[in-house]
Amino acid sequence: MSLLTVKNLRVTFDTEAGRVEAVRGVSFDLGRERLGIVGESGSGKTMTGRSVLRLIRPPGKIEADEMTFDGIDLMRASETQMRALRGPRIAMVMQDPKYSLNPVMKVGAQLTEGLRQRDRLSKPEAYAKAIDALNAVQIRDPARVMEAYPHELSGGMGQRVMIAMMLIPNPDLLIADEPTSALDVTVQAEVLSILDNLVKTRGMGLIFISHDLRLVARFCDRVLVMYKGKVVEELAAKDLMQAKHPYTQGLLNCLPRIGGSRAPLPSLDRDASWAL
Ligand SMILES: Nc1ncnc2c1ncn2[C@@H]1O[C@H](COP(=O)(O)OP(=O)(O)OP(=O)(O)O)[C@@H](O)[C@H]1O
Repeated sequence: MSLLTVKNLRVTFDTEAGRVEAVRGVSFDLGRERLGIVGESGSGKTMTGRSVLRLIRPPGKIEADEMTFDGIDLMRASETQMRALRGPRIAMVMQDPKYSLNPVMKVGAQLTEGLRQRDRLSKPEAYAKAIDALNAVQIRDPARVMEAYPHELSGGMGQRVMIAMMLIPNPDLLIADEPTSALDVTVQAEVLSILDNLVKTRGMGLIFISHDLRLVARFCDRVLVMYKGKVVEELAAKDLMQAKHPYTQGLLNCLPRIGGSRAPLPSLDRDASWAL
């Protein structure tokens, strides 16, 4: 059974300069698998991810023929129901831990807060669970990290703490929006393999939003390629590097090559018909 069904999702912004159609009829189904969303900047990837959580600020407006998560109609759910889903059942990891971690609260206090309040665990129980979560994201010295403030952590460490925090309530779906682009390549690979492992061992669904076609080809099962608010191609991640659609080929041609020439990256060819 599919975990998430999205049919004909549209996100529009009515601005003084006119109507912006950020997402124009996106449909997909997600099981307990890893779905990548790729596309240029502004193609609507982030808006698609945020729509699932109904986290689009006004004047943005979400419409869909259907948006169902585990049998729950997300379009009709009340704000109270949505709040109960966000975090415990559908978690979102953002690019920069700065926006998810509280700068004036020690990591340990942030990790245990929900466990104490929502799950009503005792202090030692919550502490033990938080330590387990830090271990799960391969933080070697969890007791020390619990005592740290977010600014005392490196970028990679901050990302891991954020992922640990998102995973404590055991969500069914994780939406990761460019989760590693602020990190260097080695740390990126480490963070991704942690995510990958968690998806496999916990049977979560993952929506992985990224500019990086190589990463998506490696870490996902299926890929949606977006252009100007539409899905122009949906394919198995293993076929991404040999994609036939000219837009996807254009994105592939823009990938910097290791040891390649320093010639400027080619600009993308665009065909008006892809956006129709
Ligand atoms: N508040 C807003 N008012 C008007 N248009 C907006 C607003 N927020 C986003 N948009 C438009 O929505 C479109 C899609 O944006 P989105 O952030 O989803 O793209 P993206 O593919 O995630 O890009 P990036 O890779 O740069 O994050 C953009 O064209 C943007 O201009």
